[in-house]
Amino acid sequence: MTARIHPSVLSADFVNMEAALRTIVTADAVHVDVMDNHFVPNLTFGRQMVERIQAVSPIPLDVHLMIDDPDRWAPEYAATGAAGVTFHAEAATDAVELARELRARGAKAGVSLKPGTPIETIVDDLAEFDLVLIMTVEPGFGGQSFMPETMPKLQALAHIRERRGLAFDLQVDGGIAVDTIATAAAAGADVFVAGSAVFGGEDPAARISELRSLADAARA
Ligand SMILES: O=C(CO)[C@@H](O)[C@H](O)COP(=O)(O)O
Ligand SMILES: [Fe+2]
Repeated sequence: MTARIHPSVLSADFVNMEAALRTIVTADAVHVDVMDNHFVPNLTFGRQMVERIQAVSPIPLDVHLMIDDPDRWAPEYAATGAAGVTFHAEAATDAVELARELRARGAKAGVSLKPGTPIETIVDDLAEFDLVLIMTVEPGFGGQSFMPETMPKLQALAHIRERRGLAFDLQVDGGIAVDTIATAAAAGADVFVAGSAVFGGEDPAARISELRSLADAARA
């Protein structure tokens, strides 16, 4: 399967969101970062905004929840019709139960690990998730530098996935750009979130295809 590119609207103009969405119609999904100023030291928006993005977006939504108590709140995001909802393992009380709840509501269930969180946190429960997000920066802000030291976690999960015959997607998020995407692709990632690399340039559509080609070449 070709590499999938999910532009993050964290780097888009929040007051011209609909126009921003029209520039990324060739992407595979739109990545929507929800931050609560508690789990991370930054605040974006909540369910109401996600519902509006869902209503006007021509492509599916990949919601990344950087919030406390996802056990309580994540199912509400699945109810917006988002294709996927990803919560942080560090914040969840019962990640397996929550993943089951998200799937029951028709969303793909994703679990995310901060750079310092070991894969052992989730390794026994991988069959419960549709996606594992390996954060390649500390969550909270766009425009940070890619952390290559997170690659061994990606390689280990790719290896386990193959050995166990599992089908979850491996997503990377943070500092993904033309000079870093090949490293993440070679380590086993299939889904690539890119905020500043896509919205910071002149031509988001051209950047999306460039990133996809670079990832495909590195995976081949
Ligand atoms: O979840 C996050 C940040 O916590 C991201 O999705 C960022 O939006 C990625 O931005 P870039 O590093 O690609 O600029
Ligand atoms: Fe994100």
